[in-house]
Amino acid sequence: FFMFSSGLGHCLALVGLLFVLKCLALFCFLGSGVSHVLTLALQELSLLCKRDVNGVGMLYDLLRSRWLQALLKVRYHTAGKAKVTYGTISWEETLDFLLREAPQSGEVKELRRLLRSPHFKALLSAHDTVAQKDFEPILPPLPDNIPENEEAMRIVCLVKNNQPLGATIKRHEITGDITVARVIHGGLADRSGLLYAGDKLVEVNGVPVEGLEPEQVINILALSQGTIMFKLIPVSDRPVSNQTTLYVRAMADYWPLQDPAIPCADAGLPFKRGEILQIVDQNDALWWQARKVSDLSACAGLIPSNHLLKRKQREFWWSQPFQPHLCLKSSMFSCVSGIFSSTVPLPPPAGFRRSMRLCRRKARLNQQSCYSRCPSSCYSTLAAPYEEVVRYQRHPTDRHRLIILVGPAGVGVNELRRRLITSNPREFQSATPHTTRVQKSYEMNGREYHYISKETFENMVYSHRMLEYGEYKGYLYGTSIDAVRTVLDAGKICVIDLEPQGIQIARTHELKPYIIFIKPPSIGCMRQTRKNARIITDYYVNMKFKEEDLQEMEESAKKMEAQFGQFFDHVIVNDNLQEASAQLLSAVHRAQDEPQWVPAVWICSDTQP
Ligand SMILES: Nc1ncnc2c1ncn2[C@@H]1O[C@H](COP(=O)(O)OP(=O)(O)OP(=O)(O)O)[C@@H](O)[C@H]1O
Repeated sequence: FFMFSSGLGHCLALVGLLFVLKCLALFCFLGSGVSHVLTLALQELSLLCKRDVNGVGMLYDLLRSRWLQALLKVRYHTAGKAKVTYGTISWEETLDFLLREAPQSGEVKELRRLLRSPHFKALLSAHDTVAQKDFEPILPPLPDNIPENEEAMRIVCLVKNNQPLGATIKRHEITGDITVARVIHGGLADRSGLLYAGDKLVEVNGVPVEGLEPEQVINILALSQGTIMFKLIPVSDRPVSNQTTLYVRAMADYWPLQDPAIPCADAGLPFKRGEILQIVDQNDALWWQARKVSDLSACAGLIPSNHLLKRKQREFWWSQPFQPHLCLKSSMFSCVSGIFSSTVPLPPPAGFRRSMRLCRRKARLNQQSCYSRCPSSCYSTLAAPYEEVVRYQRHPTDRHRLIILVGPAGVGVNELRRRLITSNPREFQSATPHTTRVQKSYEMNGREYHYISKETFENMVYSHRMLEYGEYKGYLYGTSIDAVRTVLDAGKICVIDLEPQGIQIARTHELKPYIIFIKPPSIGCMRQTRKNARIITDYYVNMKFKEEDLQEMEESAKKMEAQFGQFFDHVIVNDNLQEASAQLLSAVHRAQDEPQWVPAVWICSDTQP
């Protein structure tokens, strides 16, 4: 019933009840004593039916009820009787026999039909197998020379079946004892429930382990096939696991096979930045156990703890997570002057203006050269290697999540954003940028730009109200948090493109941004698809893509992924424009309407950013 009830709700619960009622009919034939139980049962059933409970709750109550347990006892006795009378007769055959003897009413016929259905027969046959204790494999007899204080010693037999044991061992530094260091969650040893961290090994497959190195014991284990027999002294205080499961986003990549410090490389869990991990065990200060949420059925693996990972950050196997250095935070970028046409007949919508885009392009180039010039001392404060996350689903009455598109120059971020907004301008809107340049005669304040003084602009920068900004032809341009807020307050979905360095500033409890990385396809694909495409330039006429542009795009995309991939909620490869547009539309809707992993601080605390 539990199997059936999970997720199927009321409907199956009622089917379950019907089934129990049918079984009650069966028990009616079993004589005196049962009638009292039945009366109780029917009373409780009617109470249950009147209560407004969900299917699972109802079944739970049902299965815990005294009357059902009493009926099960009756069943147990009848099965015993059947055994006595008919030797090795099965429970299924017993029922069949009882029904044959019963008056052939409609209910009995229906009950017989139910009992003969294949899934019910399978259930009964499983019951019979378990009841007869007909387990495989048959374990070897206990050795004769069990020591006197046999309570202290335990023999544990595990069948390997080509799977790893799921436990690691260590040698006590002082006593030299070989003990179980940890049992991997979901692994063979854990599922057996027979091995615990701290158990002291005495023998493995009859070989005494005293004086052996852990590697020698591992060798014995590795060579053993089929059943492994441990003789061990159980740990006196079994660790009580009272830890709550934690979910984290990995902020860097980890390759256990390249980590010389891991206690058992095979037990390690490799992960990539951005992946969500379920931490199931933090008992060890250095090595945690985790699963990927994309594969929760797998057994857990070892990952370095937060503490260890911070310590390891500078080692060769550790790829440095992104650090918002001072030099990478928004700063005034000096951009090369370019030619800007002031005679655009139909101005593009806010956020798509050429000067703003070129300003961002120059800023991007400047930031890259700045990044490469960074002295190593820039990495003074290390970022957390894991970020705690929780599942968040936006309430329909909440403000929409900010959508941020990130990608290398020319990949199509603006093309995709423009298509999305024009597909439904009532739903999607860009944020109007701010500028210090003079308003032109055909422009309207708040439409193409918000025109503000240099002092006001700088004030906004100093008070951290700019997501990103830069300088172009002596004027400042930038996207402000206020401009994003205006769109969100109007009930629309705000879609902006941002340099990846701005991601950290935008990742706030208020904006809850959903970050989509627009990735270029292979250069070969781009040669085909970008034949007529044009890259925005300082010149009035945009230029066709050159081979260098495509190569630069590919390299820049790789760098972005390497440095900021942990922040990307979704990746779209912009190969076919129509397909990429459709993917963007559905990703944006998913971000608003479906549960997503977000930093725990966005949800758990109002005081956090
Ligand atoms: N999938 C595609 N297939 C063919 N052409 C494309 C595709 N995606 C974009 N383009 C074209 O590529 C050119 C560059 O795209 P777009 O202007 O959107 O680049 P961008 O990523 O916004 O660059 P920048 O950041 O420099 O503004 C445009 O002509 C656009 O129409």
